[in-house]
Amino acid sequence: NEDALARELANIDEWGGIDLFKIAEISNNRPLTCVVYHLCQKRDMFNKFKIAQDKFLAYLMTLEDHYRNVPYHNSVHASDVAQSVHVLLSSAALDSVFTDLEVLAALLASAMHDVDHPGLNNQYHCNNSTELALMYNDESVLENHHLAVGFKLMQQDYCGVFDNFTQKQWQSLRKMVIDMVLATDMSKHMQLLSNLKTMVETKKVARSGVLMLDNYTDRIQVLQNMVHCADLSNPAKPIEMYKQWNERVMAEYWMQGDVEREAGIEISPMCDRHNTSVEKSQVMFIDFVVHPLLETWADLVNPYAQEIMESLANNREYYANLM
Ligand SMILES: CC(=O)CCCOc1nc(Oc2ccc3c(c2)CO[B-]3(O)O)c(Cl)cc1C#N
Ligand SMILES: [Mg+2]
Ligand SMILES: [Zn+2]
Repeated sequence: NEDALARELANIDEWGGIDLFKIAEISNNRPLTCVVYHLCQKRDMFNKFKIAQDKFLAYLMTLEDHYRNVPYHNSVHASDVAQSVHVLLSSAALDSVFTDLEVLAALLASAMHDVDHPGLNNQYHCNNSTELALMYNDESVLENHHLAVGFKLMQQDYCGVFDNFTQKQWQSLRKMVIDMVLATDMSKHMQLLSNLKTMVETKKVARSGVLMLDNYTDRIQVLQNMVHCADLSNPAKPIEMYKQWNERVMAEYWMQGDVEREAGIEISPMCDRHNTSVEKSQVMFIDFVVHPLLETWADLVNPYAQEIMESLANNREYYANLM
């Protein structure tokens, strides 16, 4: 099924161009390894950074093994975020804006951004002072954990992916990955969005039409928002895929609600299977969170995200009509 896989990966450069669920099936549940390895090959990362391909493959497989079999936050979601970041990075407005190291950092951040997600959100961990909440003092609990696991796995010598990196390269890559994954914490959403809006208002565009980002703060803010957009991009994908993502996330939220109900504690928003309107939740999530974010991103890379906005509008109508 190598060529079946190759066929499925053919449209990897297009938004919604590949079906990650099908790739999961034909890859024996290794969508993350397949997608990220293929993207790094396509972007010639192994040559650019003298990365041992066998070690990179071993790292990706170990990373994928540490994603749990929860309905939504499994490795299919991570592979979807990686592919979405790949497409957003390829926007003409960002042509040769980012260095190879920044691109590698964005792909790596996407790959590890939810690793070992327990299917219980930050609110649950903080409300119950779980081991993780105690470990991270209620601050971006899951996101700190995803990073710790993602980097810990690299220490194993057979996963020594960045052995050929200079200390400077390694420290830069590590800092960018940390900054991007921590920015996927929804409690940072409003801050991230307001930074992005400010960037749009003050954006400097070269004559060629590409964005000019001349300091780390601006560069990392665009990368953080890119990964965040990819993380929240389900409602802007082809409707059949969006519906599947929605079923999965609701299954995961309702499992959390069941745990909370059993424990006699307050059921988190959208987690009560006996009292959630799936359609209403999605319309509100789109109107209050996803649309404002993607619309601002579209302004930043204007006019190169119109298709994403159209897809989002159509999908919003689909659920609004079912309310
Ligand atoms: C069908 C969908 O669109 C599902 C996207 C996730 O659905 C939500 N996600 C929300 O917040 C997070 C967004 C990203 C992530 C997490 C939580 C934890 O890990 B993650 O990085 O994947 C909130 Cl607040 C609401 C919804 C809704 N509906
Ligand atoms: Mg997350
Ligand atoms: Zn995620």
